[in-house]
Amino acid sequence: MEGVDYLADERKKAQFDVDEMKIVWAGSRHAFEVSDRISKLVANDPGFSKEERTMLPRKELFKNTLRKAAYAWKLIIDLHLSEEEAEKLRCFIDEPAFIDAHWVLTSCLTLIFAYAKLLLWAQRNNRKGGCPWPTRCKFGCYAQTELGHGSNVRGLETTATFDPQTDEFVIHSPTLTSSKWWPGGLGKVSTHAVVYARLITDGKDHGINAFIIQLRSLEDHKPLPGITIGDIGTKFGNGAYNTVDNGVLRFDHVRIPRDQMLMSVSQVTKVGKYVQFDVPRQLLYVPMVDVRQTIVADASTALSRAVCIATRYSAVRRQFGSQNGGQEIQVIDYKTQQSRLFPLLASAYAFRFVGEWLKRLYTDVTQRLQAKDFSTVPEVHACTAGLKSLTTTATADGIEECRKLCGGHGYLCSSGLPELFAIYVPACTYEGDNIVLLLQVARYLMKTVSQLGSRKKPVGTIAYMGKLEHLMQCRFDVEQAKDWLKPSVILEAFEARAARMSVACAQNISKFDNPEEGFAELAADLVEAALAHCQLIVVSKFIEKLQQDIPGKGVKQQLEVLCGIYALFLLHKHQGDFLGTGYITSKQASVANEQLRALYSQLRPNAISLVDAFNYTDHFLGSILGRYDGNVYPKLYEAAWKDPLNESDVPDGFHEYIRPLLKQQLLQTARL
Ligand SMILES: CCCCC/C=C\C/C=C\C/C=C\CC/C=C/C(=O)SCCNC(=O)CCNC(=O)[C@H](O)C(C)(C)COP(=O)(O)OP(=O)(O)OC[C@H]1O[C@@H](n2cnc3c(N)ncnc32)[C@H](O)[C@@H]1OP(=O)(O)O
Ligand SMILES: Cc1cc2nc3c(=O)[nH]c(=O)nc-3n(C[C@H](O)[C@H](O)[C@H](O)COP(=O)(O)OP(=O)(O)OC[C@H]3O[C@@H](n4cnc5c(N)ncnc54)[C@H](O)[C@@H]3O)c2cc1C
Repeated sequence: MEGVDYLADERKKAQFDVDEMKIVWAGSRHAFEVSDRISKLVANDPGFSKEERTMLPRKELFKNTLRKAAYAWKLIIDLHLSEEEAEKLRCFIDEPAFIDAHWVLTSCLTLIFAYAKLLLWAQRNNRKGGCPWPTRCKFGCYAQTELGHGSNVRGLETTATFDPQTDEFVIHSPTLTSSKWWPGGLGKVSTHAVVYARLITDGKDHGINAFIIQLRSLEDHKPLPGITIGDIGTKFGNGAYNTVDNGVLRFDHVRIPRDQMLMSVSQVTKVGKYVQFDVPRQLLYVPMVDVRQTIVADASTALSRAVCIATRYSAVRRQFGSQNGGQEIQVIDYKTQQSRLFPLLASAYAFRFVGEWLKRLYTDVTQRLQAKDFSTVPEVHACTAGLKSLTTTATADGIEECRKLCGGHGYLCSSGLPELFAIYVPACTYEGDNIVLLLQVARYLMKTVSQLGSRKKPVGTIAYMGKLEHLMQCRFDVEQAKDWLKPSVILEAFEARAARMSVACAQNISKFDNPEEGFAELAADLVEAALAHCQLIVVSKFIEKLQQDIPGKGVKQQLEVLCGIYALFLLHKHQGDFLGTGYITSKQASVANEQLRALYSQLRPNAISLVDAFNYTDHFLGSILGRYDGNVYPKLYEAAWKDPLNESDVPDGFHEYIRPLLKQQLLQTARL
């Protein structure tokens, strides 16, 4: 029935102020108000409908995305939206698009600008003259990855050879494997690209540098001479990431002016002299740090959407246990359902807070860079790489778990979960494969351990290594379940585990004559040590959040429950680490699990309100199972009839393929 709130009873159970929790989730009252206003604007505008997205063929799907992008752009101008509002618009339209890159480019919001801004900042500081970056009437993309190389950036093959006769670079793709492959927005839309290529002057290879290159005519949109471009083909899932034109690009001796090299770490002079600036070469990679921190911030949005759908549906869905003709049990009341769902709910909140913290850390680093202080770059690289890996893996796995938590109906596109998964899962790969990134964290950890004896004190997220002597010896010495709720106890457990795993790896590596050989041999252990370090960061940032003044009846208490669930769930899942490193006994691990179960029971009455606090519209959720009013069955039934297959009772192909078979069967039966 329309207008009835099937989840009203659930909402009455809440023991906290939901409106105040909405503000905690959004980050501030202002952020909440902007999100609330823009999400409703999108939800109420039929121009942003997503209903048929999973049923459209690729060409129509892509054209529809172009239409939405143009319409969104018009709204931004007509309504004079601020950058913050435009960014929210991008988020709530909920359709990956070339426009993402376009927005960065033209309004300082989008990907390409994220990449280019640090490079340009350095360039402005190192050379005179105007900036070559196109800021108006152009679309950009980021062309780093090649068919043959993605993770190994140093292995890229595209060349940029300087010709002092003409003061130009000659850009060339020498092999098939050097074709640029994957850049979003490249295939059909971008007019320009930031292209990573090997810089060659006077026959000498200076390694990878970045160049801005025009790809298509601004008149007829055709590729410029010497340039071959196309889309790389359909990707995983219906709708999903197929709204984006990930592309292939080849250069055949294309000439560009010298000032289109982004001279952040080095410069080529008019006479072809290569000059290396007095800045770390890693500055070239810092733009990746920028996008990785955004991906961390976005993880909580994707996970919370899936959790919102699975939680609401788990309260609507009933199975077994009917007594005397009464209702069956809500599946959310099964302890197994709670032990799979509630840690994901807790993770969504945990990722929200660690994302906020990472943004602050990144802002601090960019300010330092402007003052030519490069000291914190390694830490922010390790944090963004590690947290990008942790949050995207957990989110992709979490979305899939939410699909399973919704049983069969979760497999329908109308649940919203298959498409959400298909859109989200490449986050485990783009902006750095998650294992490759954890290995970067491991390198940072091994370096830290090796420097412990020196005068260089570990600071920031690695400060806990400064008390290594204590962490290597301490033992957990409390026995009661409620002791596991003390933040200091949880923190020490995670610190001791992370420190001990890192030290064990360092000791094992030292047994090899060649440390690189040791690192390669122990890579799997190193990845686990890196993960333990990253989990410690997430737990510690959640605990830090709880130390803030959090207004609203019962809000802080709910967050304490969520924090406890996040930490104790991890402890339960990685029990082997905690036991193996000798910090806790098996009895203490079992007591921790007892506490975890108690926390699930505390969370249960608040579950629906905790997902309401995300303040998602039904449009954004895009899920019949996750509807705010819980009116699931009539809407599922209704949606089925909208499938193109149901347009006629007799399907296309009946006369060619089914009827002859039926006839044959009839004949055979007659013969018998
Ligand atoms: C469209 C989005 C809109 C805007 C954004 C909004 C939201 C985001 C949401 C979604 C995103 C949407 C789409 C995604 C689009 C995807 C884009 C891409 O995927 S672009 C391609 C990204 N490619 C990679 O990430 C490649 C991964 N590989 C690497 O990063 C490096 O090569 C690697 C593996 C880290 C290093 O290899 P190695 O050969 O060992 O390195 P070097 O020897 O050259 O250097 C090692 C030293 O450099 C330090 N380092 C490495 N990386 C960084 C860094 N990023 N920052 C700072 N420092 C770095 C490293 O620690 C070593 O230092 P030491 O020598 O040990 O001191
Ligand atoms: C949807 C999507 C959008 C993208 N957008 C862009 C874009 O806009 N611009 C752009 O330039 N690129 C883009 N990419 C490319 C992306 O950045 C790369 O795919 C990514 O960096 C991974 O590199 P790869 O494909 O070479 O993987 P590989 O490195 O080939 O990975 C294959 C396997 O090898 C393993 N592996 C690799 N190296 C190591 C190692 N050293 N140690 C242990 N294991 C290893 C990996 O863990 C993985 O299991 C995009 C990719 C996708 C999927």
